Amino acid sequence: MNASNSPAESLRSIALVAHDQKKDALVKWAHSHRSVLAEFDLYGTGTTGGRIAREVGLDITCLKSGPLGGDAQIGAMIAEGRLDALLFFIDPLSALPHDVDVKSLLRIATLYDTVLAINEATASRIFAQLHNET
Ligand SMILES: O=C(CO)COP(=O)(O)O
Repeated sequence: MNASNSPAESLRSIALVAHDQKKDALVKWAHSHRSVLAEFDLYGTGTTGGRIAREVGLDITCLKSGPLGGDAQIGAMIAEGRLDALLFFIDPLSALPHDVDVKSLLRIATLYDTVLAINEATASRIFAQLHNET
């Protein structure tokens, strides 16, 4: 079995997701990477995306909230080849009601060789690389 949507040689669409305890960090990070983020088609889970739209002023398509199926929607976008990268600031210290959805999303992102950051340091490295390529 081969899952391939051709990994993102050129990234166009990025999803931004953060667990509750990491939302402030992602909003702050998005502020400091605002000009680069603005070049992409942005998607986010409901609460995360709403905060990024309001507090950072970026144009972002908000899907459902994570616990209500937003993670599953992002996983479906990856499976359909409609998403190139996922920046997912994960909280490793809290139990989540939708843990199975989080696992599924990470599995799908791995399966399709999606550019994936699950913490701030990696997201920053990815963006530093993007900056060097432009
Ligand atoms: O729960 C999430 C990811 O698992 C994020 O969802 P929200 O952005 O709606 O809080």
